[in-house]
Amino acid sequence: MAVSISHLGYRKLSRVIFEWQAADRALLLALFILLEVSSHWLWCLFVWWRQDIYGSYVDMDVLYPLWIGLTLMVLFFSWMVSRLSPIREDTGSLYKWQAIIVTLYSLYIAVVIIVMGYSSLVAGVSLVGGAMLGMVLIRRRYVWKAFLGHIALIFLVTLIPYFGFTIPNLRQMTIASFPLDSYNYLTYNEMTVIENAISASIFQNGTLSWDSFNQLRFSYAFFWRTTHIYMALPKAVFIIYMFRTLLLILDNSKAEIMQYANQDELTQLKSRRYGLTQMQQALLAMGDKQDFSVILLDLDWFKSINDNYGHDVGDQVLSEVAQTLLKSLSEESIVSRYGGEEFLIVLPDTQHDSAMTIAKQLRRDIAQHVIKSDDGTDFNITASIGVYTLTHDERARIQSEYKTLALEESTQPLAESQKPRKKEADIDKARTNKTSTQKESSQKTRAQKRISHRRKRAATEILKAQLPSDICQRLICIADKALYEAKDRGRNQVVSANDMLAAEKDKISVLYAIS
Ligand SMILES: Nc1nc2c(ncn2[C@@H]2O[C@H](COP(=O)(O)OP(=O)(O)OP(=O)(O)O)[C@@H](O)[C@H]2O)c(=O)[nH]1
Repeated sequence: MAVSISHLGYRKLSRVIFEWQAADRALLLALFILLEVSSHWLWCLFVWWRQDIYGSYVDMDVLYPLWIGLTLMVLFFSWMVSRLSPIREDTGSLYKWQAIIVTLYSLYIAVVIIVMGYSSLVAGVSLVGGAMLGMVLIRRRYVWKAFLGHIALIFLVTLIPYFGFTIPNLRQMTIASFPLDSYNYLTYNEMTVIENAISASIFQNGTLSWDSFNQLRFSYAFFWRTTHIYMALPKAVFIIYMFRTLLLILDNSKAEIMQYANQDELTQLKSRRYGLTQMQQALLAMGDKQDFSVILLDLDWFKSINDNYGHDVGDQVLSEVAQTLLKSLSEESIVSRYGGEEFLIVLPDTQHDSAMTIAKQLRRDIAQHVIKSDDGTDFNITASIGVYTLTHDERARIQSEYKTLALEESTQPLAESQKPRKKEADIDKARTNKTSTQKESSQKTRAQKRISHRRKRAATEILKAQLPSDICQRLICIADKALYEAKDRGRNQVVSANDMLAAEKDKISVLYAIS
């Protein structure tokens, strides 16, 4: 496995997350840790090399054991990088190594944070950033436990000095010309307070000039701040970059999933589900004086095309018919593949005459379109079409009918719901045999409140409910009847459901009846 960290961009990271095996991801984490530990090792080397300058800010007695520990860590993680890839198949052993990586790294980071006199920058980046990165690359459960362990450790380290224990601290300021080593486990702020006090005293006694002491203090602070930045910032930038890329991946994945869900793969038209959702939205957005038309189109004798020319040619026909539809229709129309060789076209704000004209044009366009199959055969296909228009008057009628019925339904359970409560109250009464009028009146008030609350909720629901939830299916069902009529009449024609319904007027109330 070749890991190129410099190119760990969008594509690489998506491969790491979605395609790499768990062992490779653990290996990548081990590699990151190796890089971090190595950078700390180099820091020790640098301090040791320039100890003439930096030796007065660093406790060399603590540095050497730390350096040895770091060397062991570098060796261990180098070995681990070579150890992880071959155990791809062995999950048990992989989990074991993942747990070891997390534990070791957590302990290591804890030691670094402690011996450096607790740097909030290093601690914050290591804790939050390290946990985030770990969760992308290895078992989240282990990383979560390690994260909690770190938090417990922070509390422990904060409390330990108050119990009289001294924690070794790498940070030290030695003033050579003054017999005082300010050495303790202190935070920056505590240290600064003491330094100020010492400097004031020194200044007063004239042992060390104010300027020299201040210079020493500033160099000391500068050295340690630079160290913290060296240890924390590159890691922070890298982790944030990783997460920025990760979020990009998630955004793209979401867009891809939505596209799969909303688009029919073969025809590139809207999927049935998405077409219906858009139809519902268009219906609700319909103006008071607007009509709403639905066209259901089914290809004729499509099975025989599959049988005669093969399934691939059948697919080609579907795709070409879809293109013909898109070309012939305006952008406002909602065109979806409703079933195998069935297409649903929704025309918001379109009167019946216009919808019929559009449907007839579609029929002609499809019939005139020549399909050229790969084997050199040319043929034509026809379609049968059913058209239904929901006029604004009809819509208003359904709406008012629906509201009346919905209101009736919502008040019914309220009256029912009072009965068992009354019964319960009666039983209670008999049991306790207490006739406390105060108790009764408070029970009544509570029941009334409950009822009025329910009524309010029901009223809001009715206000929101403009049309029955299955209104789309009902409209399509009417158009479907016209489509079947077109098939019955010999195919390759357009039939108006409105004309059919006008012929048998009573049928409409049956179709709209709310079950
Ligand atoms: N190639 C292809 N065929 C499909 C697809 N979806 C459905 N079909 C086929 O479409 C055919 C539809 O056949 P039928 O329902 O009998 O309809 P028909 O042959 O068009 O007959 P009528 O509708 O009565 O004119 C079936 O053979 C399905 O296998 C598809 O995505 N690709």
